[in-house]
Amino acid sequence: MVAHPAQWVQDFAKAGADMFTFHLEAVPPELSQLSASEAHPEVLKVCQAVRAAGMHCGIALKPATDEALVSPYVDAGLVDLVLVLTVEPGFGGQKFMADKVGKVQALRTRYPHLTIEVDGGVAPSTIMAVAAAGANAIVAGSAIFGADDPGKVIQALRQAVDTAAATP
Ligand SMILES: O=C(CO)[C@H](O)[C@H](O)COP(=O)(O)O
Repeated sequence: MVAHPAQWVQDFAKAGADMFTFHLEAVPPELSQLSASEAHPEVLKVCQAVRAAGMHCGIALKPATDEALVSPYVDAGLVDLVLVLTVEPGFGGQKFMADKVGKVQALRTRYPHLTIEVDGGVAPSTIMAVAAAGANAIVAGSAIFGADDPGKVIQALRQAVDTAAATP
């Protein structure tokens, strides 16, 4: 996570990034100033700057942040991806927070075509819950880099997501 994401948009675009995902909590307004029904101008500005720089726009949410707070920006068509953190951001190897899977489910129900990414503690033992809830992009660190056969783990994670997506 970086503070004040707006100041990095141009640098990332110039460096060739095609996706810029920022933490909602890192944009200057306090979380308490954000609403699920009305877009906050500072967050809007970041989304618009990302798009104007030619990148896809993602919004990441810490575990305690209400997923409904992304709605004004998703509904405005400014967001390509929502990233649901299932650990506190900062470092790998933490325990998966199973109680955050409901946030994924709520987003998928409201947004059938949105890319919903999950990051934190995702492994073969936790992927089924994540995939069944509707996540279609996965970040996995220690489960892959700590595996004897990383390719096999990646394959298992992919397969769980593909199977869940194909299940009505
Ligand atoms: O730093 C992170 C989140 O801020 C890592 O991306 C995340 O925790 C993935 O690592 P792991 O799969 O080991 O949980």
